[in-house]
Amino acid sequence: MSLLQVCSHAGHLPLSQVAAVQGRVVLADVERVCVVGSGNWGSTVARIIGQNTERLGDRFDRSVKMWVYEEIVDGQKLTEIINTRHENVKYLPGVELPSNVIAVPDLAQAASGATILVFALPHQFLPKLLPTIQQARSSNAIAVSLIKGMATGCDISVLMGANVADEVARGDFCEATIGYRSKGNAELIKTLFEQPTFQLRLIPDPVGVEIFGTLKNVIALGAGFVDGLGYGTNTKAAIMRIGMHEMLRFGETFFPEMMKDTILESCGVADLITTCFGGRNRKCAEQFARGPRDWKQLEASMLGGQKLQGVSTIEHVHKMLRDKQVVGRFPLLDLIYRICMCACEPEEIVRSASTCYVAD
Ligand SMILES: NC(=O)C1=CN([C@@H]2O[C@H](COP(=O)(O)OP(=O)(O)OC[C@H]3O[C@@H](n4cnc5c(N)ncnc54)[C@H](O)[C@@H]3O)[C@@H](O)[C@H]2O)C=CC1
Ligand SMILES: O=C(CO)COP(=O)(O)O
Repeated sequence: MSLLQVCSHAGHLPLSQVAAVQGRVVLADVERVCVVGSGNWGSTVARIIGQNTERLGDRFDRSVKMWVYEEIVDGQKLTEIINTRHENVKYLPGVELPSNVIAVPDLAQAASGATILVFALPHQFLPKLLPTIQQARSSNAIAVSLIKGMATGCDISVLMGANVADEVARGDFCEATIGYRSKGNAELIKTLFEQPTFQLRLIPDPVGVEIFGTLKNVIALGAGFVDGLGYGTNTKAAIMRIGMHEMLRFGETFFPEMMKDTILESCGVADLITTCFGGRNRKCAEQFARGPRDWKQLEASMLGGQKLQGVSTIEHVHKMLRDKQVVGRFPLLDLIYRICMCACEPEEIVRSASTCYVAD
């Protein structure tokens, strides 16, 4: 589902209204950060931001609020565990969080006074949170979305890239892309996130960054299917190439303002590669191809509370294709959709290859 769709589900509250990114021309005296989300990626970026606000001194309030969807883990509230042990034992176990990252269970309290909102949670949970954030946010807040869902018309910066969270959390070198409309705001966001091992490039194409960041989750399902069927890397590379082609075509078809070259950035080809080899979508799709064919069960049994994004995304994407009557131009996306919905066998992804994938 796209962020635009999410926003309209939330009662026509686009993120641009929640956080008036373009409106901000004067920097706040002191930036106060709230990370909305505390899963695998949310906790990882809170860690990076906490380290950076500590280092950057006067420009940023050193404490970083992280909104946590409260749950009980081993008989104790997750927020209490995070605030005392400085570890998110459920979603990022074994990684120390800086003590200036404060877990807050109340969303209004977490967002209150924040001048920078960092959205890092599975997209399905966003709609019901937006009205609360709208009320609590600082009037001059800016926002950056790390949610791998598409946005159109949502006037916020986006940050996506080849960033499997566990690898980022252990400090492996990687890159990410910030897609922006306001360069000043993007530079502020870059300052907040950048580290020697986490390098960011700014691209004036938020739509392209988000489309590629989102669609690669779908192509990774295809990669998982061929893994589950026992094919090798040649077959997977073919699926990835065709997938990249359809990602570009999707952008051209629905968002003509998108810049094609964005696919060469970390949010494009690099994220496609890492997700097709190391991501959760690939992992669950591999098992799906072998059976049982039940996404909810696979998510629950394989991801320890983390969420799968690709399946709900392809449902939404396929509806867009149907509505525009262009399904025939996206044979791979169509096949992945039908396999996900159990309307055809995973084997079809390779069986159809000689006739189906047109390379025009
Ligand atoms: N994990 C990764 O390697 C990366 C993830 N992303 C993207 O970042 C976004 C967030 O992903 P993760 O942090 O990995 O999340 P996750 O998959 O770890 O999701 C679990 C999160 O959802 C929360 N949650 C569960 N039920 C909820 C409810 N009813 N209401 C609100 N929240 C609830 C949990 O508390 C937890 O924080 C996604 O769009 C994902 O595609 C982007 C880059 C890397
Ligand atoms: O987005 C990711 C890496 O950049 C992680 O992808 P998965 O959600 O498939 O794990």
